[in-house]
Amino acid sequence: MLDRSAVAASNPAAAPATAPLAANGLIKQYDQTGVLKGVSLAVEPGTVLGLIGRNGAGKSTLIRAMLGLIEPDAGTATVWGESALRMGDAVKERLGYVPQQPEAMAWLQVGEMLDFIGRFYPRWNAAYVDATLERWQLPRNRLLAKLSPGERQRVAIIRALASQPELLVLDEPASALDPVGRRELLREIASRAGDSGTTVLFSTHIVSDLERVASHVAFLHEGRLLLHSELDSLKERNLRLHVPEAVAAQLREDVPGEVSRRPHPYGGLSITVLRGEGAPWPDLVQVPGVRAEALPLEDLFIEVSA
Ligand SMILES: Nc1ncnc2c1ncn2[C@@H]1O[C@H](COP(=O)(O)OP(=O)(O)OP(=O)(O)O)[C@@H](O)[C@H]1O
Repeated sequence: MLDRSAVAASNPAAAPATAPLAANGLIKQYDQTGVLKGVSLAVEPGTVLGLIGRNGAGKSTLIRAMLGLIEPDAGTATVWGESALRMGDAVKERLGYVPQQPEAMAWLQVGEMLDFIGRFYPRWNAAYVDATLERWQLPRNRLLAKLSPGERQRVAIIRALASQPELLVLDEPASALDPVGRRELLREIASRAGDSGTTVLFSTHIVSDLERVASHVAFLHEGRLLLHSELDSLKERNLRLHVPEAVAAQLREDVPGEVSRRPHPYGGLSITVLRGEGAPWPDLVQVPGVRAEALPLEDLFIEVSA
């Protein structure tokens, strides 16, 4: 029932080849199971793209393929136009990445690791490191092996941000953080994007985190990208229509932009519509007796993947 034309219309225009990050037709299988089934996605400069999807949707695999950390079976990924699989040092210096499970250099102390990594980055901000370690109460002399998962994630975030990257990629950055840490991180992402124009891609399965900070959203479901849109536009372009039985009986075809259709418990139908960018609402919206309501994003994702 998903109206592919409406969804395609919701995708932002194709990015130039020099987009900070772009995937084109990525396919990846593990054990003969398709994990990425032809994903194309461009992250535009200065945007904060929230990649959302359920557990196992393929978010980490997509991020890793886009950064050249795994080789896709087909398709290409580029970072500022350069093949992700053959990224040079000059491109790597402009990129910050926080993996879902940061691998620490367990035998080093927090401060030693950060000082060591800092030598590879010309724009390393040592003052930011010191201030953030103090604010997050992470002693420089703690062994990385002794950190809790949340503390390890914080150190990985400091490491990525201290290099003052132009492109910041975070894979479920908040998964091990407490609510205060989560909020702080989201604020930091928003301010980096706002003040320095940093381009950000972050994955999450928490819709409220996405709404707090993302300018754009991409919804990945079972290895396919079902939506890619500006967040505000997506909120304005969807409606759930409650259609009384008498009107439903007259409906012969799909409604333009129809995404899903469910029988109403008390008769009639509930139809979710996502109109294309600039497209009008379907005529059904005006029919007497039809009631329309905007959907919370979480519900829209459920309907789109139904
Ligand atoms: N190296 C691997 N070998 C085999 N299967 C893998 C491998 N990496 C990922 N998968 C499988 O691919 C699917 C997608 O995994 P992925 O980690 O990309 O999902 P995700 O959306 O990031 O999930 P989550 O939100 O739980 O982190 C899962 O079914 C996973 O088991």
